[in-house]
Amino acid sequence: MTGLNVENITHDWGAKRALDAVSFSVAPGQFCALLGPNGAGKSTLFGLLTRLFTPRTGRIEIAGHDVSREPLGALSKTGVVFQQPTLDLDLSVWRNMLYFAGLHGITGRAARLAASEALDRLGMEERARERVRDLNGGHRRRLEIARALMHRPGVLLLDEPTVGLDAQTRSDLVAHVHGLARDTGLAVLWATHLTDEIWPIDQLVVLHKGRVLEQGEVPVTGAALTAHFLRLTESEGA
Ligand SMILES: Nc1ncnc2c1ncn2[C@@H]1O[C@H](COP(=O)(O)OP(=O)(O)OP(=O)(O)O)[C@@H](O)[C@H]1O
Repeated sequence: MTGLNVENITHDWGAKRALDAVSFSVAPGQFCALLGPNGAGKSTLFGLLTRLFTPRTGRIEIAGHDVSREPLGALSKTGVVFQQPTLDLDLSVWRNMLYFAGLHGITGRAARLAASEALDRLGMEERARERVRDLNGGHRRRLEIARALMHRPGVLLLDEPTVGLDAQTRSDLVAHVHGLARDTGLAVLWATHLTDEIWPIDQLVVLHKGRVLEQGEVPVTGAALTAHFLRLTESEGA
């Protein structure tokens, strides 16, 4: 299938089971919130999705490519925004974009076009000449998302992308990425531990201690979702 398909993934760090038979799917155009407290296994899962390491068992498919058997095909369809920013602060927004395009083998006119389109999609085009060091946290994150879209992936992975942002900036970023899923058909996996980043139309995967406790449509929103999430994770032990 297209989008993201995770099937029965298990991963151990030494004696510690970080992921235990995790399965879920994200269809094109869908925003899926991967909700889990610290230590749930979200970053471990992102490492497996981006092939930083390989799972002990199971299968991951990205835009129809098996990540283990066709890693290049899978990675060419994956956009990633890691938890830690990886921008060059002393280069301009535009230079950061072109540098990254080069890493994907996109050069010359094609790179300029891809950079300009992606910046435009994130409302960042008028900042192209600014130095990244002069941008605020929200614009830096938007730049990272624009950069992750330049090679036109089918799946966008974001690992707690709002860490360190204030409430208004967080909510703007969440809205931007929902718009991307809706308007461009991207399958989005958004890892978070904050229930207010989840919209009623989203898909939800609740991860705790490496296991999926719940998945499907968002059952409730707002404070009720926070209470629901706490009940779920507390009944499984803190
Ligand atoms: N490189 C590693 N070596 C050993 N154990 C690890 C490693 N990375 C993660 N772990 C352990 O695996 C479990 C899952 O951690 P992970 O970082 O994937 O969770 P997380 O949901 O991303 O948490 P956080 O929100 O704190 O980043 C934790 O118990 C963690 O201590």
